[in-house]
Amino acid sequence: MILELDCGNSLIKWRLLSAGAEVVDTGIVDSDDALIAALSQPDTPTLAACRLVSVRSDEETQQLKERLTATFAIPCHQAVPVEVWNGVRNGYRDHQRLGMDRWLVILAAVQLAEGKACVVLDLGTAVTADLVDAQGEHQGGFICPGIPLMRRELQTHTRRIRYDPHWASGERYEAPGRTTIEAVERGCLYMLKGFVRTQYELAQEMFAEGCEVFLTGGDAELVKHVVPGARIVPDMVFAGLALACPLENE
Ligand SMILES: Nc1ncnc2c1ncn2[C@@H]1O[C@H](COP(=O)(O)OP(=O)(O)OP(=O)(O)O)[C@@H](O)[C@H]1O
Ligand SMILES: CC(C)(CO)[C@@H](O)C(=O)NCCC(=O)O
Ligand SMILES: [K+]
Repeated sequence: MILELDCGNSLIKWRLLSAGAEVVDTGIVDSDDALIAALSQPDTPTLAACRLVSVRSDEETQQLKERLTATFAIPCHQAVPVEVWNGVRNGYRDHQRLGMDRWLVILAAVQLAEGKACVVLDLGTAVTADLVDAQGEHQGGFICPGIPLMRRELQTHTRRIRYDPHWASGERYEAPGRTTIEAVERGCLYMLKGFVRTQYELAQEMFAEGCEVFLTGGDAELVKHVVPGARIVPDMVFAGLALACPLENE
């Protein structure tokens, strides 16, 4: 089995792949301890290798890799920044500064776009947009807060916006809110939709010959109607990880 990890700022997403690259198990954990525990269950198949992407600090990532190697006796391959991969060029002035999760969704998007320009939006805790032309030149991108961060900022910096976000998860209607929870949740959703619409408009301006729009991340479903023809691709980070980090026994 190959263990795949997407180490985000708040959570670690993991998957187990069979030799035939079939996903046999997945999970989401909030700490290294919880990850080790989840993978130490009696029914967990034997691990052969790990590949991972991390946007955490080098120290934190190194620590996790060492722990996995020590616990399961497996090599850990980490996706590292490169300036060019298979004709796709990182557009950052310093390519090492581009978040690795962004780079991986860019690689996955270019592959799916099959020669067309593309914009890929990853809607999670933070939201990122990246634009790539038909020649595979990454034009750069944008970062803004996602719904969880917008909600938290409002709660942190006001005195009278107080509610348990737990109760907000079902609140996705678009009529003007008549309670605080409705007003905030619907307002944040409009922010997200507005961002996505603006990215689409920008991509149309930049890529007159047409472009593909890809949506991924936990909140992709919420904005899919904003862009006609947008393709929701779950697990784009993992798709890119497989491209950037092929393993011998695959
Ligand atoms: N089952 C789920 N678990 C967690 N979040 C979910 C789920 N379904 C939808 N979401 C939404 O997805 C968003 C988080 O998306 P995602 O998991 O892509 O985050 P991320 O940015 O990768 O996280 P990290 O901060 O760990 O990098 C949240 O806004 C949450 O509302
Ligand atoms: C923007 C996030 C937090 C999204 O996960 C991540 O890609 C990151 O930490 N990026 C580094 C900064 C940058 O991409 O410019
Ligand atoms: K992410």
